[in-house]
Amino acid sequence: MNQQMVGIEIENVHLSFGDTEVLTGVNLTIEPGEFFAFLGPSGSGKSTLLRAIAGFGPRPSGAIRIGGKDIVDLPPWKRNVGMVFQSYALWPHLSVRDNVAFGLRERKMPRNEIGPRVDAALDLVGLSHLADRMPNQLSGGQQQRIALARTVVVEPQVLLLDEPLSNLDANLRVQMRRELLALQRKLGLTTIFVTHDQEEANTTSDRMAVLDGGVIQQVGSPQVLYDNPENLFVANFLGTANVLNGKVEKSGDQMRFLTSTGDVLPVGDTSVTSGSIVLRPQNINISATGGSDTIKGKVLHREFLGSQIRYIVEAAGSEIIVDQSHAVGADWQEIGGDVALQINAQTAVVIADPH
Ligand SMILES: Nc1ncnc2c1ncn2[C@@H]1O[C@H](COP(=O)(O)OP(=O)(O)OP(=O)(O)O)[C@@H](O)[C@H]1O
Repeated sequence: MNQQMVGIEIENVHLSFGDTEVLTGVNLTIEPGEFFAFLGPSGSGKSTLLRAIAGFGPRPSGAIRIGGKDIVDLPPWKRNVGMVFQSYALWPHLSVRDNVAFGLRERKMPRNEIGPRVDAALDLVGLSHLADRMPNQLSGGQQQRIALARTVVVEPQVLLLDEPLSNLDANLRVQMRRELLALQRKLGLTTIFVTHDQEEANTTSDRMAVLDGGVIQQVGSPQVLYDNPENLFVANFLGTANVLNGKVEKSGDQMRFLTSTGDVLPVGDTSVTSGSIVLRPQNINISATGGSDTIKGKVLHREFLGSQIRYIVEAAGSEIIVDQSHAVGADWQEIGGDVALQINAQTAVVIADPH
């Protein structure tokens, strides 16, 4: 496939089911060829936004442009998008080959062109040898690959994936997400992937949007969102976060965070004066002896997780989670022991109180 790659622009999109507004002013630009994830908890509006792009569900207000063209008033089949559903939605009475050919026949493609196109799509997902099977003779992973082949065979400009891997077991999900990404790269298809699974979004997407309550909370690469969350929802949704309240003070040319319990933590340059400090467990160092820029605590629990040891430490009026990487011969802190926690100022994120 060598179509021109297209971008997607979503501008001030509102969408309601009856009196309930589910999307409340979504603005988003997805670059041509990007693998983009919508990540958020159940009910956050991910599927509703994806379906609005596909042309399913109530008509949204605002604009949705694909390749610069507003498609809000076009029916789904004229939008040049292909969608893969969680349920695969294969036709049970049609063979694999006929399932993949279905969309081409609907488009009245000449018979002699359909065969080679179907063969190429099956080849792309590595399932040419199963062309004559029926869907119920396939494993879940194979059905999902056929659903993909059936979608890309019509050469859409945009691929929309609604939790496509969630019916697969854990090992297969990991394998399939790699295959999905490889296929997307090969075809250069602008792709949106809806998932509530953070790891799935992190491992596949170039960038992602974290949604909550029908509102995009933050957009960026997985790493930027994890390291620099802009609000507490994103901080807490993307992995474990220790959150302490307090205010920022300047001491000489150093910034410091004074917690409400009077503990002092170093922070990098920030314009925030009062709010929360977010500390990721692996960015805190634990030791038996104090030193500069440390706070004192007591070990409440210790869990051996294999590659890491997780401590729950009572400190700064809170229970702070600390992860230390584990190597053979590494020192362990004892449960009940007094410890010092050290924070690298550059890894601490300060978030202003919401207005
Ligand atoms: N057809 C509908 N009629 C009424 N309300 C709906 C309909 N579809 C979705 N909603 C509501 O819209 C909100 C967003 O739902 P949506 O399915 O987009 O969330 P989601 O983030 O995709 O969640 P999930 O991961 O559970 O699929 C929810 O509060 C849901 O109850």
